[in-house]
Amino acid sequence: MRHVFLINPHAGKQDQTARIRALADRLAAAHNLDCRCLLTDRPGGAEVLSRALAETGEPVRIYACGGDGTVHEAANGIAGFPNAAMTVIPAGTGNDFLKNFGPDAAKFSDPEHLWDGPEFPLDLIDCNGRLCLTIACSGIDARIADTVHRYGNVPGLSGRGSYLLSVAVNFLFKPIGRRWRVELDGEVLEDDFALVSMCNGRYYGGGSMPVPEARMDDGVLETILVKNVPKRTFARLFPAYSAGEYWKFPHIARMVTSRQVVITASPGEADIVTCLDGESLRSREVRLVLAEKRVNFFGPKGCSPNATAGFDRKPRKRRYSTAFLLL
Ligand SMILES: Nc1ncnc2c1ncn2[C@@H]1O[C@H](COP(=O)(O)OP(=O)(O)OP(=O)(O)O)[C@@H](O)[C@H]1O
Repeated sequence: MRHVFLINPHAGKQDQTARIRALADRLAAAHNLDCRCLLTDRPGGAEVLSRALAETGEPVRIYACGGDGTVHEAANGIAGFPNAAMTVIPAGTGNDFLKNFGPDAAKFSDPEHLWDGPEFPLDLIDCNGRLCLTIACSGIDARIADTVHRYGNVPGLSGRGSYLLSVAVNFLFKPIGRRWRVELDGEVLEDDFALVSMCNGRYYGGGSMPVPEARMDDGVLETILVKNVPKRTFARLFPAYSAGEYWKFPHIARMVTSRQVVITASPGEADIVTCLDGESLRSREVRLVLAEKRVNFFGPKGCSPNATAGFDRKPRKRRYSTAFLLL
């Protein structure tokens, strides 16, 4: 078994390559393991490297060392390969994916807890052929995340500064709603939407948790649809949305468990911006389906990706509330 540490030197606030190399060396020496470190050399590099490792057919354990973007790339690289499994050593800015593991998230920082940890499959979201581990969101939240990334390269602008600038550009100076056709299995909706987020995991955007009952291995994807509302209303309701209290505003938000969701931009409408684990995608049509148990994951003994999952507040097969339909 090979243990490969894929390090993104551009993740997080400072390069953690030296720290991770030291962890890998210590692990190899302590347990006589075949450990090696590979550095990503460009965006998308973790996907290329992890796929190449999986394609050898040899058993391999991959440690994605970075943030959610690096985890996303590694998952896309090894998905569907039975000989490959992945885990995460957090070295990014947000590392929202690991929040799904609750208090055990802290153990992922030390590979001593990981190298012989149990392996289990996770579901993924297939979005136009790209795979997403946690949340695939389209709409205002995705546009803000997309511009945060772009302003992140502006010299002299801090992380907080780029976030505030992005909110200003997308929220204050542009309409939040977009005219979309949304197909939920057979049901078709044509409306102005603020956002449509499909959840496999529970966290994004630095800790927002739109659907607490989303579990990463239950073969069910929860999708929350939020209609366009006046900006003041959106700002007032956003804290409840982020806390998973979508059920508090049934006249605006609806949660469904459709197996397939297709979002199509209406004629004249801009391309849809979709954010997959923090990585952006632009398209006229977004097709979201379950990729069941597609990636092998390993973690500390006893850990669960559903550690912080909440109970079902609403029946899973719930259709539109009457209030929503009347809007
Ligand atoms: N060698 C490289 N040069 C430039 N960019 C890279 C390189 N390797 C990876 N990347 C890109 O760095 C980006 C950021 O990585 P990542 O998301 O892992 O860290 P982060 O943004 O700090 O953390 P988080 O997403 O958890 O907030 C990814 O989009 C990835 O494609």
